[in-house]
Amino acid sequence: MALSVQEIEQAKQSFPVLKHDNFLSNHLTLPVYAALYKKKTSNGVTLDSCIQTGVDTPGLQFGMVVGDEECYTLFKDIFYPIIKDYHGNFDPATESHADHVRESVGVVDVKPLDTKYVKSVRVRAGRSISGFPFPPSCTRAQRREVESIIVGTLKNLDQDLAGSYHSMESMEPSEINRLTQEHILFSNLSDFSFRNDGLARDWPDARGIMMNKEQDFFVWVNEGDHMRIISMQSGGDLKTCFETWKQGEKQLETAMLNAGYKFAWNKKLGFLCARASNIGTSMRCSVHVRLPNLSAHPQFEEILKKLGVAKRGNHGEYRSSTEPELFDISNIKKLGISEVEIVQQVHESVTKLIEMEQQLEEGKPLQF
Ligand SMILES: Nc1ncnc2c1ncn2[C@@H]1O[C@H](COP(=O)(O)OP(=O)(O)OP(=O)(O)O)[C@@H](O)[C@H]1O
Repeated sequence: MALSVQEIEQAKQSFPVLKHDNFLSNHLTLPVYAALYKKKTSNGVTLDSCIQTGVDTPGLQFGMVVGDEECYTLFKDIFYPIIKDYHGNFDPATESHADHVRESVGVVDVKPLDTKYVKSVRVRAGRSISGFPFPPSCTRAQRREVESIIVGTLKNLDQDLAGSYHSMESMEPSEINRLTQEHILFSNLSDFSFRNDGLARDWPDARGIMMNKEQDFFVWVNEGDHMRIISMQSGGDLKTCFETWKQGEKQLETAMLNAGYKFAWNKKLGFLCARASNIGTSMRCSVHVRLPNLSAHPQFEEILKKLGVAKRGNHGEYRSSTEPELFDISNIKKLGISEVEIVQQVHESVTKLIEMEQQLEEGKPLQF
């Protein structure tokens, strides 16, 4: 229904000053804001609570978080164009993630990557428990309830995947530091006071990690999402890494269903998480790879863009790199693509990056 001039004028009084360059600033117009700013999800989440981080924080790509699963439909006039911008032109207005994907996840058929260049591989995906607000919007009681539900389901993992759960409060600072340095544990989000996204509230209450004995399968609880399911190993065997992830995810989904809960998912957007970059498969498949020559080449950024992959430093998104020649290369697109396609795309991209690194090592001109 079209809004009256008076309603638009009223909304103008609350319209934010969009001073930072991000997807929110590109897409939030006064008419869109006016149509949405008075709405609330059944958990009480408002548009303003989702966008405040992009209004206040410089340097964000999206400029929005997601308070709960209903936000994706109630505020779709702002989320859909942003999702389209990020996920390789997948248009949620006309397409469905489920049409592209996920019947028993499938099998990846890739050879191990060359360990002269590749140090380690990792596959992770976020999962939310349907019905509970996501970490940017949950109450303390909800956060604690989510932790307790997840800890209950972890007991159902098979022997090689099962491990002990460590709440952040039960861990010594030195242990936290060691596990973070070893890429096993998440960073302390309260260190990043610039974020304004609500994720670090009450830190470290009701956050923790489950680690199996082999230290190749982990579940993060209440960091960026209710759960992050992670498989990680040294070397270049992406196939085994993915298989481990797949088994763990399946077992946890079954345990969740048996306990009377389900993962937040819909046909159109797949798995729903607290960031719109992280929906669909919600999978980030990353390879730590050494590229000393290629990374110094003026076309490095262009090559990554063409391959559809992103680079991070060796300590992830928010921490500075300690090995400047070691990169975390991962898929950008997570929606409208299957888990298997993601692993294959990252494998293919890293293989090409290694070939280019070798060309430069041998003093040949770069071909891509
Ligand atoms: N292939 C890999 N090998 C070893 N460690 C990895 C690999 N990929 C990522 N990591 C580590 O995982 C940790 C978490 O990374 P980071 O926070 O960047 O990403 P994430 O967990 O995928 O979540 P998000 O995308 O929401 O930031 C970091 O310590 C990072 O270095």
